[in-house]
Amino acid sequence: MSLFRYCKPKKYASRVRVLLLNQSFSSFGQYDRLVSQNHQFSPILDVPNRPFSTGLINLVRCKLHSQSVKFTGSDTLYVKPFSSFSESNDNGVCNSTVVESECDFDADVGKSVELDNVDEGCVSVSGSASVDEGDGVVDGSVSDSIVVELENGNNDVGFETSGGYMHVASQNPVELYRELRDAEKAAKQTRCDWDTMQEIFQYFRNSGWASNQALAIYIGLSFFPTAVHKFQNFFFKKCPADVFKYVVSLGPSDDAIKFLFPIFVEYCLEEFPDEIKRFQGMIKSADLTKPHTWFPFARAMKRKIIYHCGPTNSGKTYNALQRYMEAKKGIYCSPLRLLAMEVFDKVNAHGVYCSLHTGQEKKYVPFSNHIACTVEMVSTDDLYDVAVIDEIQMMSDPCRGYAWTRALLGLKADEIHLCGDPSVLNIVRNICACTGDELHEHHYERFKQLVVEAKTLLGDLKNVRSGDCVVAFSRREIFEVKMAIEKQTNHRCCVIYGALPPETRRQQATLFNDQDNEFDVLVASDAVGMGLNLNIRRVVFNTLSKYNGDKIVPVPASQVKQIAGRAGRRGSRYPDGLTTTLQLEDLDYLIECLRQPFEEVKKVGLFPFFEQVELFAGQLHNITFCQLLEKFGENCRLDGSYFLCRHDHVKKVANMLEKVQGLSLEDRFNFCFAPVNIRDPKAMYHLLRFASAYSQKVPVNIAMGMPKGSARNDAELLDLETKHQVLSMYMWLSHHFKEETFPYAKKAETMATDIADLLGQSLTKANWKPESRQSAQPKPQRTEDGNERPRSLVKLYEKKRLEKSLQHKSLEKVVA
Ligand SMILES: Nc1ncnc2c1ncn2[C@@H]1O[C@H](COP(=O)(O)OP(=O)(O)OP(=O)(O)O)[C@@H](O)[C@H]1O
Repeated sequence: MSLFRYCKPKKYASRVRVLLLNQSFSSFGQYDRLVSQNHQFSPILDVPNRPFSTGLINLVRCKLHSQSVKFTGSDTLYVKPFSSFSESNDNGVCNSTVVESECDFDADVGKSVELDNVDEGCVSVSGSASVDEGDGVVDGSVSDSIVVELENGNNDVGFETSGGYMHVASQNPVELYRELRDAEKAAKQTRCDWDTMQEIFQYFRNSGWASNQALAIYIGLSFFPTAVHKFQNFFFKKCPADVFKYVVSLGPSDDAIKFLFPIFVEYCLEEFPDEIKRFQGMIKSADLTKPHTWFPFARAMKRKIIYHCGPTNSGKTYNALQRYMEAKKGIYCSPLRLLAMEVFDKVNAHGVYCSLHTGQEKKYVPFSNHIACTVEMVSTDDLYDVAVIDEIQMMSDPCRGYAWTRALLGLKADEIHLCGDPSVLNIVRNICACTGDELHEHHYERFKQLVVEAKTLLGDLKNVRSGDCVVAFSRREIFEVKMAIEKQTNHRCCVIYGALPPETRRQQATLFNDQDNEFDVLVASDAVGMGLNLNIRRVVFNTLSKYNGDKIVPVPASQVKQIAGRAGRRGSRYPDGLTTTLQLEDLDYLIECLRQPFEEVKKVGLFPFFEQVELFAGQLHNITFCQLLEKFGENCRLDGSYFLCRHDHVKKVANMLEKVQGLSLEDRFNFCFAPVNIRDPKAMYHLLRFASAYSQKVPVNIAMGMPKGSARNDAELLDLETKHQVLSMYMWLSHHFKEETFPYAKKAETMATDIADLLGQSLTKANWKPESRQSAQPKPQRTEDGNERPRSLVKLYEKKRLEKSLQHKSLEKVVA
């Protein structure tokens, strides 16, 4: 059975006769464009622009090219998959036998196609082929040979012959290649032609189309320029005068590349079999397509997926947790350690025995059938009745998204409850269609609408009220705001930001929620957006821009919504939520963000398992782990709904650990995923020390003194933060390596708890100027009240609005 796709418009074709010789095309469906708009026939069919594929490319070559849009008489159109290349033999080795049959095409190889100029505008088929006139698909069952004729009576179409070299265009590239290969030496060329040819090869080397298509014969991107260079040398050494002239006549153009490409393919198949074999192996081992097939046991189950879809504070998690607690055996997958701890406490308090499993701790509660874990720690081996995956929209997180994807695809649970906003609803629908799971959607609205206070704080922190949460996006800003509020008002501030241990964040949240103390204002970073039960009356954005590691950018709308949504909580002291900004000028942006619908996510994250990386590593030798990850990133194949999660952080650690000898690949992989702040040199130093001791096979020491008391200044506070992170890292490593290699995990846990306490104590009395861990960070602007805040968004936002309104006006004019 062969499928011939002949794309419209047929009116340009005069007649195409396809002779198929008892063979099948391996990927004929790739024929995308037989007749281009500009040229009646493109010399070689364009293969559709697809992301990486290693399916064979089929080519149709004919004598026509851009300058000669007419054809006359009968000519031959070659339809062929890359001649001598068939996908692979049983051993996965590519077969590069050159064909020997009369017309140079045999069963797996080529087809000879004839073009005739006839004047009738119809399609006729002989043999057993059938024709679908609608989309030009000709489907033929092939026994010995079939002749398919496509005719069109457009008499404008002709074929121009010029000079003595035009016959080259229609020559079979396999023959042409052999001719070149067997030639003694090249014909003499003029300087001018020579220069043009150099330019053509330069164009070839830089052609994205060619390098992309070369992947189909397993010529990798990194090897492609070398291959072209060698091909150029070969071509210059062997090329006969007519071929040279013909290529020169095409100039540095796509037509020239498309003419040369099949010859290049033949050359590569013969010259670089080892390179091709190596790259083919590499590609196969970096295949991340069809991730749902990685979990056959989950696929064997009939799972019921319930998507609790809605904004924050709408009761999604509450309902999912009700089912979880009713189940005989359940797992709750949390985005944060903190939230896993909250659920662990809550569920146990309800009398349902529940254990806790995070990267840093395993708390087993006797007789428990329930588990609360962080999403990275989820087991896809155990069987559950009910699973809850919280904040499912984090599947699209650029760094951690893979953990949610893995949990959704791999969890072996009869019922899986997903809680999140609607941004990934469509992609979950698609995934369920792939996995065969039954999807139920439950849509939610906020219990009470969030109200925007138009008055704002008018730029004055004196207008802060009890129950306010002032949101700032850097540690420095948080402490400055806290200082300013405590100086200018009678309020005392609790503080929450990402670098604080979960225990300290919880302690600060409790202090804030408790009415019987003076701590009635919270100053927090975006870390407040998830996980904590807080009694917030009003969320005030100190600013709506943040430093993204590179520059200051507006806070994304989805994040603004998530944070603002923390105001007002059912059953709390403030059931009605308010939100506003410090500066009047930021208000429009806030309103705009809250108005925006959730943006639909098109791709979700994936990351290979260690076994996949190991398989890939088997294809490469003498490269560092960091290079290995880079290569994997370059060569992995993904389906359209997935992206490879960013792993810059992992690569940075991998680079640092390069000097540590004696670590296995698996050890490196594990060390690289340890939770470490890569911008904190002290924390990085400790990780290096742990890895070195581990590699020497000695028990790894904590080797870090306990601080004497709470912090007296910001440097001491930073030191406490770092110490806690290092201990947390030690605990993480103790759970990811053999117990005896990190024998002081208990001690680390005790120390970490003590430091979290000290941090809590330090924060309640902190009234010092913050220091920066990073000197490279740009200095924010200083405002009149002495409180530093990043550049306001207003100018940027106003400019955008102005541009929009101008565009709108000019549109109105056009319409008028
Ligand atoms: N049916 C209910 N009865 C009592 N309290 C409820 C009910 N539904 C929700 N709540 C309470 O309302 C608050 C918000 O609910 P929940 O945390 O489930 O919302 P959510 O939509 O998951 O929001 P977020 O994404 O912010 O977690 C919680 O304190 C929860 O205990």
